[in-house]
Amino acid sequence: MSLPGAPWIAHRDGELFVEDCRVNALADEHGTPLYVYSRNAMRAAAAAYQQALAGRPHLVCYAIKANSSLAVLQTFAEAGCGFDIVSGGELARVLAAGGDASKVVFSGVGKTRAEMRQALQAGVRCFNVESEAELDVLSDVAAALGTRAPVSLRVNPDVDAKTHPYISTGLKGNKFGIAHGQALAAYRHAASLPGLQVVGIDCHIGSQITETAPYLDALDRVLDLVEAVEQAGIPIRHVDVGGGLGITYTDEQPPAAGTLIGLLLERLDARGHGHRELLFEPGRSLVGNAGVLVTEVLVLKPGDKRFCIVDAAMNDLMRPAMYEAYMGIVPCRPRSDAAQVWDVVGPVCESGDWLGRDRELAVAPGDRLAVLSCGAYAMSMASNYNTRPRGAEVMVDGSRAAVIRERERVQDLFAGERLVAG
Ligand SMILES: Cc1ncc(COP(=O)(O)O)c(C=O)c1O
Ligand SMILES: N[C@@H](CCCC[NH3+])C(=O)O
Repeated sequence: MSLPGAPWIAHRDGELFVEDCRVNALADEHGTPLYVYSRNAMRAAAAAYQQALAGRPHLVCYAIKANSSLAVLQTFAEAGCGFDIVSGGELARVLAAGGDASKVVFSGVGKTRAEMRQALQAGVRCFNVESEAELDVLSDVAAALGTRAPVSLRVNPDVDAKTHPYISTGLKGNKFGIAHGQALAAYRHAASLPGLQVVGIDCHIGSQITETAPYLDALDRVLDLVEAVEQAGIPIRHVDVGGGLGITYTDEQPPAAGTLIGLLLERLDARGHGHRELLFEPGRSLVGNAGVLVTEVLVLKPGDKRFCIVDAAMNDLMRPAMYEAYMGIVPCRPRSDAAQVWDVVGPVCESGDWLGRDRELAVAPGDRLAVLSCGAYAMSMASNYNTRPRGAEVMVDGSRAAVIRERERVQDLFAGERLVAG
């Protein structure tokens, strides 16, 4: 059976490969825990969006929170993508990776004045504003710099994305965006402020979405607003439909990016909005299945409950502990022995520190396992809990493998700390 990540991530000749590199050999060279990414999987995922949008004005803004490592950003910048950021730190990363500020959209419910100034000075393409109060602050900051901030209002369409409650963002009860019913007034307010220039509209209804209907419902709600806002004399140049497209972790069957985009374009055309520039903010669907987290089996603990203790933990991959998320786990060099059922857990002192439960695996201490679908929301959410240095990252491109992030050293972790004097 093919793995999520195929054809770039696959077993061949009894070994797991990422493109043309043997994962075990990478682990021998660089140690574990180790994140390994396929550059061509990332390129292909970006191309799927871009090809479906060819011939239409568009910009695919990679949501860098999914994986913000510089070489990943460089890959998407080279592919012609823009970026969706949520902090000044993310903006600094985009610029350090050679990204173009004029292709950056700045989202997030709580931007500081300093971040607003930084983004204005860099020349970002637009701010996705998430509240009326933020409009006033941004106008102030821009006017003080003698400029106008390009804005797009993030509208909360009150659509159920049918995903995990922690990653659903487009319902009334979520903290994100301006309520649909208040958006027209907010646009009027934005248009009246001296430091703002309205350029677009935005919505993002959640993450790991596996159905097309919530997107089409949200688009309809957004287009209703576009029509009302333009009738009020405020032109809207672009429509940003956000990110959120899901990937296959186990048996999910999300639509392909091209299928979703085809349906959205059809709806846009049918409603007479086909001329508008379309923006997307995909994160997970561009990188999720382009990476694995490689870990070594430390010890086996058979008993009533059978534990396979590995050297990666919740600090390296938080998704299982945080959302009870299922992540595929496969051996890097499958054994022919009979498989047994194991809970794959890390060394961190938390019962929530598990990577997979009740997995059928034939394993022995010293074996390497690969946790699949770890290109997104793995390293970017990693922490140093239990004073665990974060793992190294390797980018594979064909038969070449480059270290794109060195393994942290323990002394790096407390380098900024001080003992109290006296
Ligand atoms: C505003 C915004 N845009 C884009 C994304 C990217 O989402 P995903 O990784 O699900 O595509 C997120 C995260 O959910 C987000 O909050
Ligand atoms: N971190 C989440 C997704 C959150 C998306 C950010 N708005 C995950 O791992 O699934």
